[in-house]
Amino acid sequence: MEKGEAKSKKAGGPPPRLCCICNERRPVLKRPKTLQQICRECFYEVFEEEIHQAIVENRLFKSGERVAIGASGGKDSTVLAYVLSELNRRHSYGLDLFLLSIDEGITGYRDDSLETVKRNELQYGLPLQILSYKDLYGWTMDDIVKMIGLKNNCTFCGVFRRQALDRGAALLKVDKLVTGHNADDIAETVLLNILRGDIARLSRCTSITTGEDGPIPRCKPFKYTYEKEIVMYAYFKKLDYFSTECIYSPNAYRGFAREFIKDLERLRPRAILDIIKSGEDFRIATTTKMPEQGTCERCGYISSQKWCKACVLLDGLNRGLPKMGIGRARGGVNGGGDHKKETKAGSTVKSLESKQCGSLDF
Ligand SMILES: Nc1ncnc2c1ncn2[C@@H]1O[C@H](COP(=O)(O)OP(=O)(O)OP(=O)(O)O)[C@@H](O)[C@H]1O
Repeated sequence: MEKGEAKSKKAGGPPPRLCCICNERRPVLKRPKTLQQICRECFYEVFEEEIHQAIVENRLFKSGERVAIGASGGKDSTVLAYVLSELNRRHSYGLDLFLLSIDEGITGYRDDSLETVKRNELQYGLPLQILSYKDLYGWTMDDIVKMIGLKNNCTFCGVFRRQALDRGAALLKVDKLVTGHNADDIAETVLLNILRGDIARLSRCTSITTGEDGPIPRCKPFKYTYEKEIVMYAYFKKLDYFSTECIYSPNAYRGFAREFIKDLERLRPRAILDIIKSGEDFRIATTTKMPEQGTCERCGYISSQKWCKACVLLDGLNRGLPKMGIGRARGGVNGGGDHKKETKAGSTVKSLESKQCGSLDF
């Protein structure tokens, strides 16, 4: 007899409620997405099945593809590595999976989380590739923060990481890169893009696959997965992940949007999915000029400008002028002196590239 049963028999009360999915076992959690009381087994099943459906319905992969999992050692990418390996086996996706980690060079944070990824490599039997900012750019984030302080460091980190992941994916010769961005992250990015009037990013931030015209398509299998459920899944499955926040990430604006979404979720769990839906349904007016995609004249990476953002930031760092590439472009190679700048095609469009901190592009 289970503990709860004994208690209700003694008290003469009603029998304990059963899991509202299987109607057999006792519920152990209230599902954050639907508020259903369910048992652990049914939770695993709905959690994994929804991710499988997102993969199948959106045709994220083809059999035989090589797929890199952006692995930071945090909860999202750890759960992604675990679930994707499971689904790959269970549903015979036929994927060759790899872990790809970028070492930003943040002492006391990334070095520790990389130890977690190294353990995941053995636990899940997935080959791991690590690339560092130091090797790719000659700078660690520790060096950059020493030079520029805490205010704009997330801009450097986000821009460099995006390119580093592409370079790692090319090294591994993968067909796709998947990241652990979840529904909360996407809803938050929709809000931030609206608040910043960044129409170009707003139009692509809800896509489950992006960058199909770039070097490597990126997919977000957790597009509809709630962060709270990822944490619960990792907890119940006792997955080995690293849970410390980045020591250089003040991210006040993003943090505010995050808190706002959490408040909305408390009042109405569907709010997260509805914000994503709203982001998807925004239509860009045909009169809005979009940047034209080309390649960076310096490194060959995709860019709508003469130089890609990473090269502009790196040039600033190397010349001792780290603020050069930050904020709405002013001066420098990409700069136009005011809020407009020259594109390759010669047309002037509002700057759509820069942001204060964090990555609004996935
Ligand atoms: N250093 C890194 N190396 C490889 N992939 C990364 C790295 N940092 C972030 N990513 C990828 O980008 C996703 C979103 O990163 P973000 O920094 O928003 O972290 P997060 O939401 O805390 O995710 P996680 O819990 O996986 O760290 C991660 O889930 C991961 O797939």
